[in-house]
Amino acid sequence: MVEVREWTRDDTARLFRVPTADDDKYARGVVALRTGSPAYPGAAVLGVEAAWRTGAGFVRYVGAERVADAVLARRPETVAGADVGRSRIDAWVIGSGTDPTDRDDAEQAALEAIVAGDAAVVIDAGALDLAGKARAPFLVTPHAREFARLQEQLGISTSEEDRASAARRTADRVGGTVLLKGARTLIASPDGGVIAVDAGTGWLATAGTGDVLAGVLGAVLAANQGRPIAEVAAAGAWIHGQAGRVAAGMSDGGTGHPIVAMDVAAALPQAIADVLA
Ligand SMILES: NC(=O)C1=CN([C@@H]2O[C@H](COP(=O)(O)OP(=O)(O)OC[C@H]3O[C@@H](n4cnc5c(N)ncnc54)[C@H](OP(=O)(O)O)[C@@H]3O)[C@@H](O)[C@H]2O)[C@@H](O)CC1
Ligand SMILES: Nc1ncnc2c1ncn2[C@@H]1O[C@H](COP(=O)(O)OP(=O)(O)O)[C@@H](O)[C@H]1O
Repeated sequence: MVEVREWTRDDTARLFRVPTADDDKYARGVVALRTGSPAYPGAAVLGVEAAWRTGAGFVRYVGAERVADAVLARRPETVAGADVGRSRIDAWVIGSGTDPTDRDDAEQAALEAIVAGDAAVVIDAGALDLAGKARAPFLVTPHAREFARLQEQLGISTSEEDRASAARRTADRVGGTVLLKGARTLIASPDGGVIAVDAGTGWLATAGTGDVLAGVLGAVLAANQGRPIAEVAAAGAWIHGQAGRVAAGMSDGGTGHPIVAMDVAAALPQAIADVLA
C-alpha cells in the first residue's frame, strides 16, 4: 500500500495569495486553453470561465472560430486567436471537450508542440494519449474510465490494485503527475507520494465539472510556477471541491441542492476568499 497524505484547507491556503501593489496581470499568471470543439463548445467556455474565476491575470483561448465565439460571448476578457504566436504562456490546458478520433494533422502538430514546450500542461480528456510525448512538466486529469484507458495504453495491468497504488504506478510509467478524479480525488507524482483530496460533494457529479476543474488547474499552475505540481494540483482540486460545496449551498453544513458546472465556476471566488480568510 502506498502512503496517502490527506490534503487540508491550510495546505490549500499556502498556494493562494492576495495580489499586492507589485502585481500586474502577467505576475498573476497567463493561462492558455486549447480545448473544446464544434461537438463540445461548452467545455471550452467552462474551462475559460474557471481559469478567470480562479484568479488568472490573463487567459488566452485557441480553437475553432465557432468555439472562440462562444468563449468570447461568455467572457470578453479572453484573448482568442488561431494560435498564441510568441506570447508568454505560463500554463496550458488541452483536451477538455475534444475527441482524439477527430484530430487532424495540424491539430496533432499543435498539441505535440505544446507538450514539448516549457510551460506546464494540464492534459485532460481527449488529449490524454499525448502524455507519453510530453517533455513539459505536466498533469493528466482522467476520470475513472479515462484512467482505465490510459492504463491500457501504457500496458499496465488494471487488476486488483487499490486506486492509490494504481495512480502511483501510472504516474511512474507516464513520467508525470496523475490526478485521478472521483468523489475522493487522488494525485500521484512519479517517484513520489500520493495526495488525497476529499473536499467535494456528490452534487459535483454533473456534466462539465471536470472541464471547470481543468481551467482551475491551469490557473493555479500558472500562478505557482516552480512549485511541486502535485501540491499545486491538490490545491486546485480542493478549491474546486469547496466551490462545489459553496455552489450547492452547503457552506453552513446543510445537505445542499443540485448545481450545474457553471455554478461551480461562479463559486470559485467565494471558495478562494474562504481559504484566504
Ligand atoms: N458541455 C460540454 O461541452 C461537456 C463536454 N464534455 C467532454 O465530453 C467528452 C467526453 O467525455 P465523457 O467523460 O462523457 O466521455 P468518455 O470519456 O468517452 O466516457 C464515456 C463513458 O465513460 C464512463 N464515464 C464517464 N465519466 C465517468 C466518470 N467520471 N467516472 C467513471 N466512468 C465515467 C461512462 O461509462 P458507463 O459508466 O456508462 O459505463 C461513460 O458512458 C470529453 O472531451 C469531455 O471533456 C463533458 O465534460 C461533458 C460536458
Ligand atoms: N460523487 C462525487 N463526489 C464528489 N466529487 C465528484 C463526484 N463525482 C464527480 N466528482 C467530481 O466532479 C468532476 C467530474 O469530472 P469529469 O468526470 O471529468 O466530468 P466531465 O467530463 O463531465 O466534466 C471531478 O472533479 C470529480 O472529482
